[in-house]
Amino acid sequence: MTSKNPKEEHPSVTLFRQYLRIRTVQPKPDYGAAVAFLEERACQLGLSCQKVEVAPGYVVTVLTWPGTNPTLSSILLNSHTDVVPVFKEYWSHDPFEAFKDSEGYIYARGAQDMKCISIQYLEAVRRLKVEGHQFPRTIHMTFVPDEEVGGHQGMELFVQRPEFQALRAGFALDEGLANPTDAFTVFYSERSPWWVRVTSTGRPGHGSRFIEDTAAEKLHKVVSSILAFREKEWQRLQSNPHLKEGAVTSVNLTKLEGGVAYNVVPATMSASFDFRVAPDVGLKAFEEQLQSWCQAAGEGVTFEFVQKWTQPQVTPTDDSNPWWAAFSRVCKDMNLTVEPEIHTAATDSRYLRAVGVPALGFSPMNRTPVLLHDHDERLHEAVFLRGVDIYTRLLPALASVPALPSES
Ligand SMILES: CSCC[C@H](NC=O)C(=O)O
Ligand SMILES: [Zn+2]
Ligand SMILES: [Zn+2]
Repeated sequence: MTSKNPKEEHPSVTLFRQYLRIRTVQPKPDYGAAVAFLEERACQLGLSCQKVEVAPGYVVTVLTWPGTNPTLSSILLNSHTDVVPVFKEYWSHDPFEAFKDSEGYIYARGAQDMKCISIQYLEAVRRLKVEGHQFPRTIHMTFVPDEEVGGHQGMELFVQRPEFQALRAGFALDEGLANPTDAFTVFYSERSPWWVRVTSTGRPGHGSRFIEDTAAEKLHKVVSSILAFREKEWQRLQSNPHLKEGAVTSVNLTKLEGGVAYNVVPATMSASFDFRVAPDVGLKAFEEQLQSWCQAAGEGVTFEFVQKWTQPQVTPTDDSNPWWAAFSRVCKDMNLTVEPEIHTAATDSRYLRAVGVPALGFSPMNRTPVLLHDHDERLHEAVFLRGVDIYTRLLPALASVPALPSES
């Protein structure tokens, strides 16, 4: 897959760099430019292009390669078009220039998360079409907005639309994470994001006095309980080499608010937490635990959810799942080592799994440090091109999975 002339850039890499230059950066992504780019790709590839506006200004773009057997469910290749903000001053190169250094590393926001995958899907489909292949199952590529801020104006709405139903998705691929070793990580589930704001109210007064029942003391108790729980989960992870990070529940204290002046004891203070609840945790009991930490801190301590996912799903990773069987067979044939894990963060896969579409999170980037959301996010062009090769093998296998019992 390398160019004949080593000085000449592979056209797939050139396309990737063009896409990286589109500023779809939160909080004001240029979605119009991304959609126009994708429409142009559809035109070049001879694919139909459907635009579904799920909310004003939020378009899901669907490129479709029809299969030969329309009675079968389809393969959905998902990627999000938005990227997270940058701290430009910490970058070695402009994050929207897609600079490639002399070694072949491409620096850009979205290089790993996840513009690489959008282009890999497109380039794998292009190659297979050029070679004259056709497969029984239809392949849809969905390009969705809003993932980086929760997908509420993206995939969450899209899965409820008749246009999504009409795709008849049987299986989906979505994003994963890079892996610094020789192996590839594949995600079969993810933790549930629970963003919790604890508010404590108490007696106010002069900062020079021993006031009883203050908001701060009670908030401190809740913070201590939650951070003790954090420590317990951390120890559980540390002490068991078989446990991966996604298998335990994490929590971070991410905001503290309250107070007006040094000498005024405030009547209200709040603490905000980012919990990521492991998929095997009983959610009702976990919420009761939160309730009891607040109650134990005293009167006037309450909590509210800013984000609360309650439908964790697991995509089976054994041969009872024909999609997994096809996926893992290709990896085996290509001599790729795969490490199945639970995603630590939240992706759009959760919306797909929740409506019954099995999904795997897979970003084919091995020997690559995990740099998503980080400064100097980058990807080596050879790893990128190898990813195109991998999808070029995966797609025929997935789109040729024989009719499932439910489809005959
Ligand atoms: C909980 S909605 C936010 C989704 C976000 N996803 C990617 O980073 C995350 O923080 O995991
Ligand atoms: Zn992402
Ligand atoms: Zn991200």
